[in-house]
Order: sequence, then structure tokens, then C-alpha cells
Amino acid sequence: MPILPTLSDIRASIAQLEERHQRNGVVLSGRILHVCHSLPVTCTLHVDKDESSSSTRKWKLGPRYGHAAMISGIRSLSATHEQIIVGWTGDIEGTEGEKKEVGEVTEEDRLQLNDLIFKGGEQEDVHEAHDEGHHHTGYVAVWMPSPVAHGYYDGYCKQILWPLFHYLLWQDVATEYASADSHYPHYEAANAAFARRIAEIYQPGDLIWVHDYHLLLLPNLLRELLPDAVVGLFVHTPFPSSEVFRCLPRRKEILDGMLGANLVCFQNYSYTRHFISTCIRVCGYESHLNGRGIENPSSSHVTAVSYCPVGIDAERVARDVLRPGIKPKFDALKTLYQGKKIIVGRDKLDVVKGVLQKLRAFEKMLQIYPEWVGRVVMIQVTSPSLADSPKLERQVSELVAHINGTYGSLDFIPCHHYHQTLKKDEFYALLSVADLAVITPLRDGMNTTSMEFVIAQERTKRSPSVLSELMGVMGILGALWVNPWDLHTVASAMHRALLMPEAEKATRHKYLHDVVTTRTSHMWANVLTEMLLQQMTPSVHGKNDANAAGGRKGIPYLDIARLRKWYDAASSVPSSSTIPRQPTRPRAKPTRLFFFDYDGTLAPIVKIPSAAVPSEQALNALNNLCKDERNLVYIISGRDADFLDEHLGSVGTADGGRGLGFSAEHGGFVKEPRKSTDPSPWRNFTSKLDMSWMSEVYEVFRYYTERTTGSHIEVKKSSITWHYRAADPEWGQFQCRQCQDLLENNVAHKRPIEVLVGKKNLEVRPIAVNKGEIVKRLVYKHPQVEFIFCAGDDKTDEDMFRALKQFTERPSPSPKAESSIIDDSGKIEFVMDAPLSVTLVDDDDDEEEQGCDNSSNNTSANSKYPPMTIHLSPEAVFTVAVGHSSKRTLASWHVTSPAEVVGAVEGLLGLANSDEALEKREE
Ligand SMILES: O=P(O)(O)OC[C@H]1O[C@H](O[C@H]2O[C@H](CO)[C@@H](O)[C@H](O)[C@H]2O)[C@H](O)[C@@H](O)[C@@H]1O
Repeated sequence: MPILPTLSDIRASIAQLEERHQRNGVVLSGRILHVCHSLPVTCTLHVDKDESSSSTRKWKLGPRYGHAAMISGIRSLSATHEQIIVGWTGDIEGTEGEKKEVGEVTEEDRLQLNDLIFKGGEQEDVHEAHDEGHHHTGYVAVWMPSPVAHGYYDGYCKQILWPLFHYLLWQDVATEYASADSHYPHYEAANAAFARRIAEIYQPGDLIWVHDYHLLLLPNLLRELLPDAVVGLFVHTPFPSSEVFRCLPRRKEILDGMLGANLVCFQNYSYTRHFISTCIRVCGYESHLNGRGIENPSSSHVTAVSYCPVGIDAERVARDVLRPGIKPKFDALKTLYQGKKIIVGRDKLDVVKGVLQKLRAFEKMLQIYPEWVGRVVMIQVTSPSLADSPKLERQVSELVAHINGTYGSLDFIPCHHYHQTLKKDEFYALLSVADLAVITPLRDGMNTTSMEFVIAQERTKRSPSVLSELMGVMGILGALWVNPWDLHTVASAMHRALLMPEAEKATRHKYLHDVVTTRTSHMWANVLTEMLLQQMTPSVHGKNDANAAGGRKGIPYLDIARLRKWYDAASSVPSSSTIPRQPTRPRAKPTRLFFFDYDGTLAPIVKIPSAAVPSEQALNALNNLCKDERNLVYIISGRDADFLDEHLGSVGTADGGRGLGFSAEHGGFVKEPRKSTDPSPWRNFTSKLDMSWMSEVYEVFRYYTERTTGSHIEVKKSSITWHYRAADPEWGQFQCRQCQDLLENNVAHKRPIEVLVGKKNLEVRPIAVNKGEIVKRLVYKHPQVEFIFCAGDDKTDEDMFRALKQFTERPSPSPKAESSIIDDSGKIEFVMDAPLSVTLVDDDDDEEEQGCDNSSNNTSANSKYPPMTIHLSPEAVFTVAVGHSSKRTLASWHVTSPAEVVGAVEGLLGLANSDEALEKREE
């Protein structure tokens, strides 16, 4: 017997998690907000007029059926948490059952209903009392005008998303409507109405679970309105393969909407796989958390992706099957079909439920196993669905008539079809009396009837089930699984199940029963709660950090006020913007060093490398930074010198300004900041290196380019890059790994080179140079530095962060420590060795042609350049990773996009809200 965690295990784990969170300062309100398409109650507004024509208006609530598993799961959480269910009111009915427009409901009516339903948990008439409810469960209504509510639900949800998610495209819809896009504005409006309503009631520390495909835009809308909220999204339907999903005209909007959640959860692993590959293949997003998360570049976090199947409330069903009304119905059915095996099917009348295919399979069974004619009946109940199609109903009736006409007789009707909603007693009587359940949807998120059947059979026959492998699967060993399209196999499975020996029936039933009674709806809701709590971490700012995915402590978001404070504190040398520099006056020593990586840091990543040009805003910010003589600004990039010269070469050089300094090709080339008129040759640190490896690497890259459509090679002077961003993402990555393997094992080990895995690229450069060495060199060269800002997004930028790490940490006091506190401002004396791999210049105005140290022979450099003493406060060194807060990095801070790097520069220059900056943004 498999050992599965119990509900009390999960509850204990939730309690522990909450305790730990509280100890760590995570705010928890004890409330869970469940956002569902509609409320679990119907709302009727009774208006009674008295003789004097004044009227009394009173709300009456009734039960709304459907989604029993979800609602029972949610309600089970009231054992430990306060629950709020947020949903649409549904159509408001009047006294005579007439539909009321939202406009007919007064403000006072609304307030009255809000008040009434918020006490939802106490409405005994509305739902069955819940046994475990120690905490309040309230409802919160979302009001929507009828055209929005119906355009959204009957239109976009039912006609566009529902078929798509069940692998049916819209041929029928397209003839009726202009396109698969027609109802999208209503879907947007409805999701926005939900977002506004939640923002009204949200309290810090609430957990928010958004339910299902009706509300896929909502997570991102909530992220915008409530940045600190922890949001989960549970999709109850299947999620189709990327090749199907990509047909949706609004695919990007929908995926971005979903990725606003901290956690997106599905019914099974296949759906998570489809979702992740859709994000990667359709939108080009990157996977994280070992393939279990997705980073949307335009949002600030990684969305974790997981699954947890919904179960049923097994205890309640077990009680229900004992209802006294069932027995007489059970006996009646038994007598009616005396001597015959009974096959039952109960499905919504919806194409995706595969009723036609099932009936054809039944017909096939009678055809290939004629011994069953006269000895078996199929009772198929179809409950009406919203997407009810008269065409399908007609097809089912015709097929039933055909089967009965072919295999029936005056005293035997093989197929009985009832299109109606069964009463509870009838339903359980039917499930209990059956010799076989056949539930074979063409697609289904998770099918609860198949689970109710297992419970209903516990005290009767332990009959087997034939189930579709195209639905969310639980209890894989217990049932007979079939492909519903393969009529022959379904027919054989029915035959086999009807002849199954009692011992096998018992074994299979026990397995299924164990699963159904363990993986219950209560378990599901509690596991979801646990998973969402795991997404919460405290942030340094005292608010919850909903953005550190996977529960890891995230790196803090760059504190601009603090940045500015240390920037302003650096040196008292007046800036050139306030006192014009005299030609005779010596240039002030810069006391602030800036190191910016380029791609992914100053410019967003784009498909074609040559298209990644700096924005006006970035150029403007860099220009302003260069204006201050105390600033020395370097671009430390993997790009080649030509690209950097072309796009950034003139920055800061107007009016005789110093301009930017550059390091190209990951440190292979350096150009010091100087006036544009200066003939300033790039210093090539690789000129003395053996570069014969380049042709060999080029050959390897060429081999992979030929075999990877969309990839290309970028040849630079001392490095070479293979790009696969435009290739198929999975094939590109696979080829990249193969290529890396080949280079590392067959080329790199015998050559002085390093293979770097970049963003959808593989780069090879001489081992003697790297960005970290360049940064060390520049700090060494400017020991007067009082402020350092270094930003990067890529693995190669970690070398810069590593090089600066020695200055960002206060060393623990020890006599042998290389540094000690020297003054009240907290400055520390750091003793820095001369950088190893490159030689140095003494002053940026004194040109000195440089060669490369050629890596190993550093003795002469070291004797010429002794250890350097630097007095610097660790707080004044800002290493900033561009990416989400859970990124693995040596940096101390993070921002989420190149635009935010530029924003930070504007912020420290006091430009963020200046007219100049605003004008630029408006442009
Ligand atoms: O050190 P960096 O400035 O970050 O440069 C690293 C490499 O960036 C470039 O490639 C990357 O950006 C491209 C444009 O967004 C993108 O298309 C590509 O997929 C990225 O890998 C550049 O082409 C390389 O030469 C740099 O080494």
C-alpha cells in the first residue's frame, strides 16, 4: 500500500511554515482570498410593493450547483484560515424569476447584498454546514453589466478558451463570429472588474488563489495593483500543447496575465510541461528554477509552475451514498435490468466529453462481442451544459436510436439515454448499481464522476472503470485506460471489464479507493495553501517579498535613496556642471567609478544582436553621468570595439567632456575615456596571445550553425560567439550543450581559452582576459575612489561582482585581516594586490601603450605595481544584477530590466522626476 501524506501532515506543515514566516517577519493575515468565476450562491432580489406603493427590497440567496470539489476544498480550509470567496453574482433574478439588469440594482441593494453574503459562511440554507469550520467564510460580489458578464463567460471563456484548452479549434465559431478575438474586450473588462474588487478588500499578508481559465489575466492585473501580494493561479482545465495554444490570437496577453502569479498550478504534470514549453516556444521566455519556473522579461519575478490534482470530498460522498432515498432507487434499477450487466456513463453534453465516441465504442462492442447482445445495457446520462449544442444532442439521439434499432428488440433496449440533471439520490443509485463505468472524455482537466463512482461502489460491487487517458489522471494502476478515439480498444476494454474476475476487481478498486480517499479536495486545497506560503519571503524593506520565487531569500531591490546618499557623499570636488573647467586647471581626480555591462544591462536583449542599440534615455543618462568630473564611466562589454564605438563612442564628449571608457570583448580591448577629438587607440590586451584557436573554434561553430536553423556566428577580433536565439529553443539549447561539450573536452583543454555560456549564445575568448580583471585594474588605477556602481545581467558580469566582492563585505576583525576600519564614516582600508592578467597605466591622461601580460608571467607587473591601499566604505559599493530577486548572483542588489538601470542612474542624478526625464519618457 503506497504511503501518502495525510491531511494532518499537510496542516502541520502549514502551521510550521507560518510559524517560521512569522519569526522571519513575514506578514500573514490568516486570510485566503479565493477568486472564482461566480459565487457559490445565486442572488434573487425580491421587491414587494404594499398598498401605498412603497416597496421593500430583500435579497434571497440560493445554492449554486457545480464546482463541488473546488468549493469543498476551499471550505475545508476554514479549519485553519479565514476564507473569502470572490466571484461574480451571476445574473440577478427578480421575484418572478425575471432577469434584472445591473442598473436596476440600487447602490443600497448592493450594500445590502455585500453585507449579507459576507456572512456567507453562516447561511445554513445556502450550503451544507461544514464540519470543520472554525473560521469565517465570507463571499464578496463582483458586479458586472450583463453584456460584459456574458460576453466574457458565454463568449470568450466558453467559445474561445474552453474549446482551445480541450484541443478544439474554432471552425464553428469562426463562421458565426468575426474571429477568435471577438469577445476579448469583455474578457479583459471582466478580469479588470475582479482586480478592482480584490484591491478594495485586500489586506497585507492575504494569500490569493485565482481559479481557472476564466481569470487568466487577473494575476498580472493584481501584480500591478498590489505588487506585494502573493498570488497563485490554479487552472482546472487541461493546458494544451504549445502548437495548439499558439493559435490563440491573444496568446501573449493571456500568458503574460498568468505569469503575474507567483505560482501557476495545474491538475497534472503534462499540463505544466505544456505551459512551460508554450512560454518558451511561443513567447521566447526563459525557464528557471531547474525548469520549474518561467521568467517573463517584462515582469519582475520568476513564476513557479507546479501541479496538484483536485480530488473530491470523499468523506462527504461516502456519507451521501448512504442517503436513505438511494436504496429504493437502487433496488428499482436492479429489478428493471435483472440478468443484465449495467454500464453507466454520466457526462455533460459537450463535444469534449466524447459521448458520441463512447456510444460508437459500445456499438462496436455489441458488434465484435455479439454474446453481449441482450445481456448488457448502457445507461448514458447527459447533463445540460452552457455550451449545449442542439446539433450534438440530435447526433446523440440519432446514434442511440441507431444502436437500439440494430441491436435491440421488442423486449431489449441496449442503450438508454437521459438528457437531464439527475437528483442526488438517482445519481448515486445509478453509480452504485453499475457493473462498469465508462468515462471517456476526449479531453478533461480532471473528472470527478470517475472518483465518485469509486466511493459509490465501495459497499456494492467494486465494479471497474474504463477511463480516458486524455483526462487528468489519478490512480493510474486502478482503472482500464483507453484512448477514446480508438473505438476497438474501448470496446475490448469494456468487454474485459465486464468479465473481470472478482479478485482483480477488488484489487483494482482498493487501489483507486486509496487514491480517491487520500488525494481529496481537502488535501488539494491544503497543498495549494502550503505551496503558496512557500512562495513568501521577507524582504529587507519589511514588506513581504512576493517576487523571490521558490521561497529562497531574494536579493533586495536597489535602494535608490541609499544609492544617491553614497553618490552625493563621494568627494567634495566641485562638478564641472557647476564650475566650468579651466583649460589650465588640472582635471579633478574621479572619485566615483561606474561599470556598466551593455547587452541586457543598458539595452534590452533582442533577437538580432545588431538591433540592440541604446535608447535615447540611456544615452541621455550616460551623458549626464559623464558631465560630472568626479565620475568615471566604463562600459564593460562582450561586444567588439566597432559596435561600442559606433553606438556609444561620442557619449559625454560634447564640450570637451571626458566621455566613456570601454572594455570590449570581455576585457580583450580597453579604451580609456577621453575627448572625441583625441586619437585614442584601443589597447589590445590580446595582441601577444596565441589566437590560432579561432579558426578551430570557428569550424566547430560552423558545424553547429549548419545543423541549427536560425543560429549564426559572430566573429570578433579576439573572441567568437555562436548565437542560437532565433533557433528552435529546445533544439538550440540541446545543440549548445553538445557544442559546449565538444569545445570543452576537445579544444579548450589544450588551448588558453575559455568557453562561456551566455544568453542564448556560446562564446569563446582567451582565458587571460575577463571583465573581473578589467574592473580590478580600474579600481587599482583609481585608489582615490569613494563610490563604485557596477551593473550586469550575465554570467560574465559575475566576474566583475566577484572582483568587487572584496570591497562590499566588512571583514571580521583579525590581526591578519587585509583591511581595517580607519575613520568614523566607516571607511575601511583595503589592501589590494595588482591585477594579475593585464598591465596597467598610471594615469588616464598619460598614454602608455600596453601589451598583454600573457597571463602567467606576472612577476614583473607585480614588482612594478605594488599592492595598493584603498579607503572605501563597503556601503558605497553597489553591485547590481539585472534580473529577478531570486537570481543566483554575487551582486548585492537587483533591478529587473535595463530600463530600471537607466532609471537608477537618473535617480541618483536627481533626474528621475526632472522635466528633462519626463519629456524624454513622453517622447
Ligand atoms: O557583455 P555584454 O555587453 O552583455 O555582451 C554579451 C554578448 O551580447 C550580445 O549577445 C546578446 O545580446 C543580443 C542582443 O540583445 C542577443 O541577440 C543575443 O542572443 C545575446 O546573446 C553580443 O552579440 C555578443 O557579442 C556579446 O558577447
